[in-house]
Amino acid sequence: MGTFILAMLLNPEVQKKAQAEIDSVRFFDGGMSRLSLFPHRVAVDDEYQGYRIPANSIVIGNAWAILHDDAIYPDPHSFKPERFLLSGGKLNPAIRDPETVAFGICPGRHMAVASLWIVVASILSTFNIDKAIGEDGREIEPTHEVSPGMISTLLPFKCSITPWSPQAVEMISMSMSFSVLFHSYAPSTPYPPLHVSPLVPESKLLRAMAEF
Ligand code: HEM
Repeated sequence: MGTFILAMLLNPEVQKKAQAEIDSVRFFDGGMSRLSLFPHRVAVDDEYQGYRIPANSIVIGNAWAILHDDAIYPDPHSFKPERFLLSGGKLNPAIRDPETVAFGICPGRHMAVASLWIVVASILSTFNIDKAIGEDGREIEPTHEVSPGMISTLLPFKCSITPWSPQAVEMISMSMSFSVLFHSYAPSTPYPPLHVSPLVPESKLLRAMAEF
Protein backbone atom coordinates (compact mmCIF):
# COMPACT_ATOMS: atom_id res chain seq x y z
CA MET A 1 0.00 0.00 0.00
CA GLY A 2 2.86 2.33 0.80
CA THR A 3 4.38 1.69 -2.63
CA PHE A 4 0.99 2.33 -4.29
CA ILE A 5 0.54 5.71 -2.52
CA LEU A 6 4.09 6.71 -3.46
CA ALA A 7 3.58 5.64 -7.10
CA MET A 8 0.35 7.68 -7.32
CA LEU A 9 2.03 10.67 -5.69
CA LEU A 10 4.90 10.58 -8.18
CA ASN A 11 2.79 9.78 -11.28
CA PRO A 12 -0.29 12.03 -11.29
CA GLU A 13 -1.06 11.25 -14.98
CA VAL A 14 -1.23 7.53 -14.23
CA GLN A 15 -3.42 8.29 -11.23
CA LYS A 16 -5.87 10.35 -13.36
CA LYS A 17 -6.02 7.62 -16.01
CA ALA A 18 -6.74 4.94 -13.42
CA GLN A 19 -9.42 7.10 -11.77
CA ALA A 20 -11.12 7.70 -15.13
CA GLU A 21 -11.15 3.97 -15.80
CA ILE A 22 -12.65 3.17 -12.39
CA ASP A 23 -15.24 5.94 -12.88
CA SER A 24 -16.24 4.45 -16.23
CA VAL A 25 -17.49 1.24 -14.62
CA ARG A 26 -20.60 1.69 -12.54
CA PHE A 27 -19.12 2.99 -9.30
CA PHE A 28 -22.49 4.06 -7.96
CA ASP A 29 -25.09 1.35 -8.11
CA GLY A 30 -28.69 2.40 -7.48
CA GLY A 31 -27.48 5.35 -5.43
CA MET A 32 -25.49 3.07 -3.14
CA SER A 33 -21.74 3.49 -3.05
CA ARG A 34 -20.04 0.31 -4.23
CA LEU A 35 -17.53 0.87 -1.44
CA SER A 36 -20.08 -0.44 1.03
CA LEU A 37 -19.33 -4.16 0.86
CA PHE A 38 -22.15 -5.96 2.56
CA PRO A 39 -25.49 -4.72 1.21
CA HIS A 40 -26.85 -6.08 -2.06
CA ARG A 41 -29.53 -4.56 -4.25
CA VAL A 42 -32.32 -6.82 -5.47
CA ALA A 43 -32.36 -6.51 -9.27
CA VAL A 44 -35.95 -7.73 -9.90
CA ASP A 45 -39.14 -8.21 -7.83
CA ASP A 46 -38.76 -11.36 -5.78
CA GLU A 47 -40.58 -13.40 -3.17
CA TYR A 48 -39.06 -15.46 -0.36
CA GLN A 49 -41.17 -17.64 1.96
CA GLY A 50 -44.23 -15.46 1.39
CA TYR A 51 -42.37 -12.15 1.77
CA ARG A 52 -42.48 -9.82 -1.22
CA ILE A 53 -39.10 -8.23 -1.91
CA PRO A 54 -39.53 -5.39 -4.41
CA ALA A 55 -36.81 -4.64 -6.96
CA ASN A 56 -34.19 -2.17 -5.70
CA SER A 57 -34.58 -3.27 -2.06
CA ILE A 58 -31.32 -3.43 -0.15
CA VAL A 59 -30.76 -6.81 1.47
CA ILE A 60 -28.06 -7.97 3.85
CA GLY A 61 -27.42 -11.63 4.66
CA ASN A 62 -27.78 -12.50 8.35
CA ALA A 63 -24.80 -14.82 8.70
CA TRP A 64 -25.23 -15.10 12.48
CA ALA A 65 -28.77 -16.48 12.17
CA ILE A 66 -27.77 -18.92 9.42
CA LEU A 67 -24.79 -20.17 11.46
CA HIS A 68 -26.96 -20.63 14.58
CA ASP A 69 -29.72 -22.59 12.83
CA ASP A 70 -30.18 -25.63 15.08
CA ALA A 71 -31.68 -27.62 12.21
CA ILE A 72 -28.21 -27.58 10.63
CA TYR A 73 -25.96 -27.13 13.66
CA PRO A 74 -27.72 -28.83 16.62
CA ASP A 75 -27.01 -27.16 20.00
CA PRO A 76 -25.53 -24.19 18.10
CA HIS A 77 -24.38 -22.23 21.17
CA SER A 78 -22.05 -25.00 22.36
CA PHE A 79 -18.45 -24.94 21.17
CA LYS A 80 -18.17 -28.36 19.52
CA PRO A 81 -15.55 -28.46 16.75
CA GLU A 82 -16.20 -32.21 16.50
CA ARG A 83 -19.64 -31.48 15.04
CA PHE A 84 -17.87 -31.07 11.69
CA LEU A 85 -16.02 -34.39 11.88
CA LEU A 86 -16.77 -38.00 11.11
CA SER A 87 -15.65 -40.53 13.72
CA GLY A 88 -12.37 -41.11 11.82
CA GLY A 89 -11.44 -37.42 12.10
CA LYS A 90 -12.27 -36.53 8.46
CA LEU A 91 -14.52 -33.55 7.69
CA ASN A 92 -18.18 -34.56 7.53
CA PRO A 93 -19.50 -33.42 4.12
CA ALA A 94 -23.09 -33.64 5.42
CA ILE A 95 -22.54 -30.68 7.78
CA ARG A 96 -22.62 -27.40 5.92
CA ASP A 97 -19.17 -25.77 5.84
CA PRO A 98 -19.62 -22.49 7.80
CA GLU A 99 -17.12 -20.77 5.51
CA THR A 100 -19.66 -20.82 2.70
CA VAL A 101 -21.94 -18.64 4.84
CA ALA A 102 -19.42 -16.51 6.76
CA PHE A 103 -17.69 -15.28 3.62
CA GLY A 104 -20.50 -15.04 1.05
CA ILE A 105 -18.77 -13.87 -2.10
CA CYS A 106 -15.79 -12.42 -0.17
CA PRO A 107 -12.75 -12.29 -2.47
CA GLY A 108 -10.44 -12.23 0.58
CA ARG A 109 -11.71 -15.60 1.80
CA HIS A 110 -8.62 -17.67 1.02
CA MET A 111 -6.25 -15.07 2.41
CA ALA A 112 -8.37 -14.74 5.57
CA VAL A 113 -8.64 -18.50 6.17
CA ALA A 114 -4.93 -19.09 5.48
CA SER A 115 -3.91 -16.22 7.80
CA LEU A 116 -6.20 -17.44 10.58
CA TRP A 117 -4.93 -21.00 10.17
CA ILE A 118 -1.30 -19.87 10.50
CA VAL A 119 -2.03 -17.73 13.57
CA VAL A 120 -4.13 -20.40 15.29
CA ALA A 121 -1.59 -23.18 14.60
CA SER A 122 1.34 -20.96 15.70
CA ILE A 123 -0.37 -19.95 18.95
CA LEU A 124 -1.45 -23.48 19.83
CA SER A 125 1.99 -24.91 19.10
CA THR A 126 3.72 -22.47 21.46
CA PHE A 127 1.31 -21.01 24.03
CA ASN A 128 -1.23 -22.04 26.64
CA ILE A 129 -4.26 -19.77 26.89
CA ASP A 130 -5.70 -19.72 30.41
CA LYS A 131 -7.93 -17.59 32.56
CA ALA A 132 -6.09 -14.61 34.06
CA ILE A 133 -5.66 -14.52 37.84
CA GLY A 134 -7.08 -11.44 39.57
CA GLU A 135 -5.57 -9.51 42.48
CA ASP A 136 -7.69 -11.63 44.82
CA GLY A 137 -5.93 -14.75 43.51
CA ARG A 138 -9.05 -16.03 41.76
CA GLU A 139 -9.56 -16.79 38.09
CA ILE A 140 -11.17 -13.98 36.09
CA GLU A 141 -14.11 -15.24 33.99
CA PRO A 142 -13.90 -13.68 30.50
CA THR A 143 -16.73 -11.40 29.50
CA HIS A 144 -18.50 -12.42 26.32
CA GLU A 145 -19.39 -8.87 25.40
CA VAL A 146 -19.47 -7.83 21.76
CA SER A 147 -19.69 -4.48 20.05
CA PRO A 148 -23.02 -3.48 18.53
CA GLY A 149 -23.37 -2.93 14.79
CA MET A 150 -23.48 -4.92 11.61
CA ILE A 151 -19.95 -6.28 12.03
CA SER A 152 -19.87 -7.21 15.68
CA THR A 153 -16.51 -7.94 17.31
CA LEU A 154 -15.47 -9.15 20.77
CA LEU A 155 -14.73 -6.45 23.33
CA PRO A 156 -11.36 -6.79 25.12
CA PHE A 157 -11.18 -9.46 27.84
CA LYS A 158 -8.47 -10.58 30.22
CA CYS A 159 -6.54 -13.82 29.76
CA SER A 160 -3.12 -15.30 30.42
CA ILE A 161 -0.94 -16.42 27.51
CA THR A 162 2.24 -18.31 28.39
CA PRO A 163 4.69 -20.48 26.42
CA TRP A 164 3.98 -24.09 27.28
CA SER A 165 7.50 -25.54 27.12
CA PRO A 166 11.15 -24.45 26.92
CA GLN A 167 11.06 -25.59 23.26
CA ALA A 168 8.16 -23.22 22.70
CA VAL A 169 10.13 -20.35 24.25
CA GLU A 170 13.01 -21.19 21.92
CA MET A 171 10.72 -21.17 18.86
CA ILE A 172 9.18 -17.81 19.83
CA SER A 173 12.58 -16.33 20.50
CA MET A 174 13.85 -17.60 17.12
CA SER A 175 10.97 -16.05 15.19
CA MET A 176 11.46 -12.73 16.99
CA SER A 177 15.16 -12.85 16.18
CA PHE A 178 14.28 -13.33 12.51
CA SER A 179 12.07 -10.22 12.61
CA VAL A 180 14.88 -8.19 14.08
CA LEU A 181 17.32 -9.58 11.54
CA PHE A 182 15.06 -8.48 8.66
CA HIS A 183 14.37 -5.20 10.40
CA SER A 184 18.06 -4.38 10.41
CA TYR A 185 17.78 -3.80 6.63
CA ALA A 186 15.23 -0.99 7.22
CA PRO A 187 16.51 0.68 10.38
CA SER A 188 14.33 3.80 10.00
CA THR A 189 11.09 1.82 10.55
CA PRO A 190 9.95 2.07 14.17
CA TYR A 191 10.07 -1.36 15.75
CA PRO A 192 9.69 -2.50 19.36
CA PRO A 193 12.98 -3.54 20.98
CA LEU A 194 13.77 -7.26 20.98
CA HIS A 195 12.83 -8.94 24.20
CA VAL A 196 14.75 -12.16 24.65
CA SER A 197 13.24 -14.32 27.33
CA PRO A 198 15.65 -14.95 30.22
CA LEU A 199 14.49 -18.57 29.96
CA VAL A 200 16.62 -18.91 26.80
CA PRO A 201 20.10 -17.66 27.61
CA GLU A 202 21.54 -19.90 24.90
CA SER A 203 19.29 -19.37 21.90
CA LYS A 204 20.97 -21.04 18.94
CA LEU A 205 19.66 -18.51 16.51
CA LEU A 206 20.80 -15.54 18.55
CA ARG A 207 24.28 -17.06 18.56
CA ALA A 208 24.06 -17.52 14.79
CA MET A 209 22.95 -13.88 14.43
CA ALA A 210 25.88 -12.68 16.53
CA GLU A 211 28.21 -14.55 14.17
CA PHE A 212 26.38 -13.14 11.14
C1 HEM B 1 -12.33 -13.58 8.57
C2 HEM B 1 -12.18 -12.64 7.64
C3 HEM B 1 -13.25 -12.20 6.67
C4 HEM B 1 -14.60 -12.40 6.69
C5 HEM B 1 -15.43 -13.15 7.72
C6 HEM B 1 -15.13 -11.74 5.51
C7 HEM B 1 -16.48 -11.71 5.16
C8 HEM B 1 -17.00 -11.05 4.09
C9 HEM B 1 -18.40 -11.01 3.73
C10 HEM B 1 -19.53 -11.70 4.50
C11 HEM B 1 -18.54 -10.25 2.63
C12 HEM B 1 -19.83 -9.92 1.89
C13 HEM B 1 -20.03 -11.02 0.87
C14 HEM B 1 -21.35 -10.93 0.18
O1 HEM B 1 -21.86 -9.83 -0.03
O2 HEM B 1 -21.90 -12.01 -0.17
C15 HEM B 1 -17.21 -9.79 2.26
C16 HEM B 1 -16.95 -8.98 1.18
C17 HEM B 1 -15.69 -8.57 0.83
N1 HEM B 1 -14.52 -8.93 1.42
FE1 HEM B 1 -14.30 -10.11 3.06
N2 HEM B 1 -14.11 -11.18 4.79
C18 HEM B 1 -12.94 -11.44 5.47
C19 HEM B 1 -11.67 -11.08 5.08
C20 HEM B 1 -11.38 -10.35 3.93
C21 HEM B 1 -10.02 -10.04 3.48
C22 HEM B 1 -8.74 -10.50 4.18
C23 HEM B 1 -10.17 -9.30 2.35
C24 HEM B 1 -9.13 -8.69 1.45
C25 HEM B 1 -7.86 -9.04 1.44
C26 HEM B 1 -11.59 -9.13 2.09
C27 HEM B 1 -12.14 -8.43 1.03
C28 HEM B 1 -13.48 -8.32 0.77
C29 HEM B 1 -14.04 -7.52 -0.34
C30 HEM B 1 -13.25 -6.68 -1.34
C31 HEM B 1 -15.43 -7.69 -0.30
C32 HEM B 1 -16.48 -7.06 -1.22
C33 HEM B 1 -16.86 -7.96 -2.34
C34 HEM B 1 -17.96 -7.35 -3.22
O3 HEM B 1 -18.91 -6.77 -2.70
O4 HEM B 1 -17.83 -7.46 -4.45
N3 HEM B 1 -12.29 -9.79 3.06
N4 HEM B 1 -16.30 -10.30 3.17
